[in-house]
Amino acid sequence: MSQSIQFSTPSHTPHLIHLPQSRFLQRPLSSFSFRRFPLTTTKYTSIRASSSQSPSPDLDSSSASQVLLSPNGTGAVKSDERSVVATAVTTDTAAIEVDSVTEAELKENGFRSTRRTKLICTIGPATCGFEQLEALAVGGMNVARLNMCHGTRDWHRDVIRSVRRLNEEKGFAVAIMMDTEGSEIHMGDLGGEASAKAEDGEIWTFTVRSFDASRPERTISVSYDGFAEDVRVGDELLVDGGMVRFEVIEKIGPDVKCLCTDPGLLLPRANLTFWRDGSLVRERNAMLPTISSKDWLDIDFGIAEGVDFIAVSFVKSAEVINHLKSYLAARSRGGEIGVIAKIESIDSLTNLEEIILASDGAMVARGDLGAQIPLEQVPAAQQRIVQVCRALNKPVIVASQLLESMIEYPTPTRAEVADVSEAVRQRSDALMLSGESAMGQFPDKALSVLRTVSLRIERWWREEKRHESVPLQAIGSTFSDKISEEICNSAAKMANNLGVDAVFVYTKNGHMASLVSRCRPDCPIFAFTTTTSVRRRLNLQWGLIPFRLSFSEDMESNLNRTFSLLKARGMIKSGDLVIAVSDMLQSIQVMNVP
Ligand SMILES: Nc1ncnc2c1ncn2[C@@H]1O[C@H](COP(=O)(O)OP(=O)(O)OP(=O)(O)O)[C@@H](O)[C@H]1O
Ligand SMILES: CC(=O)C(=O)O
Ligand SMILES: [K+]
Ligand SMILES: [Mg+2]
Repeated sequence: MSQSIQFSTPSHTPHLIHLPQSRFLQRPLSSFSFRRFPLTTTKYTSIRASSSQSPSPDLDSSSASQVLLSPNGTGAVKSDERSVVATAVTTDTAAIEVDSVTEAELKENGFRSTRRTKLICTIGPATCGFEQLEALAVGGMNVARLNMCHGTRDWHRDVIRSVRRLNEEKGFAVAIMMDTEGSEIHMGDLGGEASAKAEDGEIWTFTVRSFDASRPERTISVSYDGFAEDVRVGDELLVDGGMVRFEVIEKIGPDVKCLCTDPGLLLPRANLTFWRDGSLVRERNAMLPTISSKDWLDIDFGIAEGVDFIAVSFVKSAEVINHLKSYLAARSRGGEIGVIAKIESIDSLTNLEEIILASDGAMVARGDLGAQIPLEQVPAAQQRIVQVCRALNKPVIVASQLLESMIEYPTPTRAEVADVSEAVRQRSDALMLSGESAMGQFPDKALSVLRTVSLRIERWWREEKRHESVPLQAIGSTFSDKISEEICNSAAKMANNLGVDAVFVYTKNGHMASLVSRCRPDCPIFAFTTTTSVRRRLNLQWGLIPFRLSFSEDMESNLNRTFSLLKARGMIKSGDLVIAVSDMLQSIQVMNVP
């Protein structure tokens, strides 16, 4: 049984249906109509693959006939076109690539219960080894974050290459996100020490001098040359947004003497803010570039190493995002690196909509945000950022201190579980671990808490049948985009109303998949895309299970091939109800897997 809705002319000239989108869309609005195919009609008979269709340039037919099986037989598949060992599992000539963990999950639990919320792990000394990275990937890491505040480029290169190797050898699609240092004020690296304890009543020296040899006792270097000039006696100095507090008591040339008023642990390169009369001193920020000269070198490094996302710290306006995006467009092979705006300053909240509109996604960077606005305002800011991202169809990450206590303890606090639940309930695309995975004692356990809490809250949501009721604002600017958006909104609504098992979306650049994800349907979204880089980028978005698959303009053959490949791998079965959409054909098809 299959039914479909297609956008076509009322006269339904068959060849029009498979015209390339651009030509198809030159027709005036009035000439389009919804067309419902009768139940008995074989809907595909009117659709033929155009003889001029050409496969995507990255499709390599020799590799396309190969599917790798993982050592444990659960079918991890290769994600690199150059991989060698291969075992054909079907007689079909096309490969399908999906990671072994997703595959095992689909087989064991059925696709209704797959996790929708994506998980990001900051990689640090606790997790930089190949086996540690593999454990995170097996535990559900979708994106690995590298914070350029720490470590050398060689260190980061090793991690990036390990993740790439993991993807190639084990079939994962873990994306890499490079996070810029930015030029906000932070402390130096403590001369190699892991931390330093500041006690109540102690006098510490903060200085713009740097040290050649070891760090003098109770002395901290500060990254910002104007520091000693800008602070005033009586200012409050906050380390990491208030984890440790000092009061400025004396200025002597480049040195600033401070009295510790809230004791605590000073961590290398911790962020510093200073407050005067109860308000954050912001004037200095205007003088600092969002992307420093060191950041530009890191960005060049990221381009050379092929990172998937660059997260920009302390964004103040859309201008810097546009600037970086045009730089990337000129340097990297056209739009292959997504730019994520980190919302962690007062300016970024002021200019929120324009920043998010310019970016490919946003991060609620609650660590620094909580040092710039009163803590009690952070939850409202989080909710607003998540909503704006959803409205503008940009993936959103909730970050920092989700499971902070798990840096030291093997179980989270109840309050932390509630915080994670709230971010999942808000339906943010991704949750991020920071110190928990970078330098904590229980990185795998922390990831497992994110995974189980996400799954539980998502299931609760479905059991309550709390379909999205908030209408999504229209965002498409071109007619083509508007049609895609309507198709995806309708497909998601139908998926919920009919209780289908999955939405299939065939997408070359990922846009159509993101439009389906935006609707947060109750079922998982199988996103088929032709390139490994798009597949990795889709791994950041809510509900998407990204597969790499070579496909054509001919939806009938795409569907048939997908069904046989997935059935052969035990990932779907006859009778499963599926809705399919694609960015090649303006249609919604509903069918049972034959
Ligand atoms: N590459 C690394 N090498 C060493 N330590 C790291 C590394 N990455 C993170 N860490 C440690 O983990 C802690 C938390 O890391 P994270 O990158 O999340 O910091 P953050 O302050 O939340 O981020 P940001 O600096 O972007 O505001 C850091 O303070 C640092 O001690
Ligand atoms: C992640 C980050 O940069 C922050 O929370 O400040
Ligand atoms: K950073
Ligand atoms: Mg930050």
